[in-house]
Amino acid sequence: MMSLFRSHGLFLPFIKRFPDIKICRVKRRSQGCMTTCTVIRHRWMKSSCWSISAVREFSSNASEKESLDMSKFPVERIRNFSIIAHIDHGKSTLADRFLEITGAIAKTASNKQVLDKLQVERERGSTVKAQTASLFYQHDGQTYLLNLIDTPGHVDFSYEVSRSISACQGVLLIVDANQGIQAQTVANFYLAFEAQLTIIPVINKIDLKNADPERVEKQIEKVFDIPKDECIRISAKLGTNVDQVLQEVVKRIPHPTARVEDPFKALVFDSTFDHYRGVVANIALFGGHVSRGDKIVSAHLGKPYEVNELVSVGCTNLTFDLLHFDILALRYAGQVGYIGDTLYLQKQPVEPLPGFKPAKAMVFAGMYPMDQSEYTALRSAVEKLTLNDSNVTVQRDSSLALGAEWRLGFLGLLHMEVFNQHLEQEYNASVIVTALTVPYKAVLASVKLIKEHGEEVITIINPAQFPDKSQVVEYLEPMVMGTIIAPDDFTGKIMTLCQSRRAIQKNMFYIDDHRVMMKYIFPLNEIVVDFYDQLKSMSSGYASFDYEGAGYEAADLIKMDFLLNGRPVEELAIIVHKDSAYSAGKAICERLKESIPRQMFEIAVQAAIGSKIIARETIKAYRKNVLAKCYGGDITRKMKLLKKQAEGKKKLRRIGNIDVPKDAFINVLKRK
Ligand SMILES: Nc1nc2c(ncn2[C@@H]2O[C@H](COP(=O)(O)OP(=O)(O)OP(=O)(O)O)[C@@H](O)[C@H]2O)c(=O)[nH]1
Repeated sequence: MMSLFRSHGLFLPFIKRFPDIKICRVKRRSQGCMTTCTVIRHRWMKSSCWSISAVREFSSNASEKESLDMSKFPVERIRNFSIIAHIDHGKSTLADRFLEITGAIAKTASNKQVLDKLQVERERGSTVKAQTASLFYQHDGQTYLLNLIDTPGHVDFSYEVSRSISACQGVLLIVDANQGIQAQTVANFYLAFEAQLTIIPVINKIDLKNADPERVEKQIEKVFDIPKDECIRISAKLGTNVDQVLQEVVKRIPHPTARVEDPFKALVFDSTFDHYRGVVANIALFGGHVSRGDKIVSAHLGKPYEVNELVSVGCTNLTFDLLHFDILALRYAGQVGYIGDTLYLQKQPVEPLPGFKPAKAMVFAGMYPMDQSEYTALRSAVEKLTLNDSNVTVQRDSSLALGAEWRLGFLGLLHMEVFNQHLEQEYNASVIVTALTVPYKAVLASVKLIKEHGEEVITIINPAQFPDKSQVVEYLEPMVMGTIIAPDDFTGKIMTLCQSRRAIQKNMFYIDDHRVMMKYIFPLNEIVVDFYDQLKSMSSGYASFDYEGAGYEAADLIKMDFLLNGRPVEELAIIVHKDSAYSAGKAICERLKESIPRQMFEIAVQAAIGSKIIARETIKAYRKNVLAKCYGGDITRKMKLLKKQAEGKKKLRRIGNIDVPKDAFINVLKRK
């Protein structure tokens, strides 16, 4: 492998960010022929390389193994579509069947949610990141190119859905034949409807004993105004009628209108970080084509870059993962490949595409290493992970008590948990996550503070920066419009739950004879941690919930501190509504008492507002002697027990001389 530094304009922003990368050119064997591509090597990349150029890859079925020149593929025979649905209604399973039918993967019993490739996805059994695949499909004697995007179903990832559909002309709206329309079905339908896409309703799981496709068709007609004869009944699991879905995709979804003769115009709609390939941005072409050596411009930065290499990679059956549209490598927030950015040829400027509204973080939490000596490793892990997940916002922060940390913004609690899981599993990083907060606002009264901040209204994402009441005109809290769908047996219980969360009902109607859809305005803080869990458990799993931002409203907020033996614990500080302060303080003290292991001395757990203590619990002294039951002299057994105890300690955060389990900071916020 020949390696040489090249200070190419395209790479400069990235090189600045990661000074220890090298750019090299390598020869790469692909489908038996050697192609040269430019790669970046980084000292943390163990093997292989990543192409950093406009790379064209697409899958091929058995009959079309050779690379194709996409600029010659007739646009009339291309279909771009997303699969959208409520969580677990069968999107990924349907994608498996599509991959099999088109020969992209061999048909085997082990094909289960093949597009869910991330470890967290496989462990949780749900999609957290939209995935793309390109398939060749024979219809009426002609080959069609079907570009599909499998999207996540959970509300925290709905931003992935809206970005994905911006690259499509149609969607398959999957609805479970047993569960019927659920809250995310409604939310996803409106995303596609507002984008004016063709919507094909697909009723899945008709093989289930309790399937009632007729009822679901009626719901679809009533709620979405789609005639029921447009619905396709399938079983993605058994493959029933799946081919019919592909035929309808070809017939009903219009082809893209992009023309090869037009100036090159592309929207960066997603990006991923791959340990071997590096950063890959997915672009949707809105016109023209791009070639090696072309000078392209990122509308976001207004800077020209050269497309270094254009590589056509003939694909084997197993490499369907990157096979979608044209793929242009390199992305770092604010750099080329910035999601929502438009790329065009320098010699043919075009109007930038509208792009995307930035994802709005719903919850913020501080994150810092268990041990400050691990800070550099954690920084590198966080940087790589945010390349894969542009929905996470990152701000550096530091505090006297915690040292260097980050304030990370997430789209919800699940999003945050998934991010942490990635950190622990892929980067072996052990972190403490502080109590989370929603983005509150304060209208400042103090002229001094306004000058300091340069604005009158500030957003507070860290309780430590909560301004005192004497310095503000008012505090504002974020609100959301929540949609709940549930069988009417549970209406009363759900209403009581919503009232206890300071919610105001806006609407309620029947979507069929037994199911109600309710709309409530909630303070975001009331639903973000544990509302969904409570709703699910009180409705025996039948209720579903989705929400979207609904602006800000004035609120009486206060900052509450928690003290262990008189010492404030910064990780635990929260901002709460005045009306719930006492009950929240009491409940959190009780939960802290349960989650902090008893130690050799007594611990006072207190909740305080300013200098006033509003709740207190006491953890009695205790010493756990792990060797107590270990009679005799079996030294190996003793060593094992002591090692286990030491490992357990790694999960503890030492505050003063008190050990607190590292997950306590989030868990104590969950109401029972
Ligand atoms: N009986 C039956 N089960 C199905 C069918 N399709 C999917 N499933 C099952 O439903 C569960 C969820 O399927 P997925 O394909 O992961 O659903 P999804 O919509 O991609 O889920 P998320 O990515 O989490 O939103 C899995 O256990 C599937 O095996 C079907 O046609 N019949």
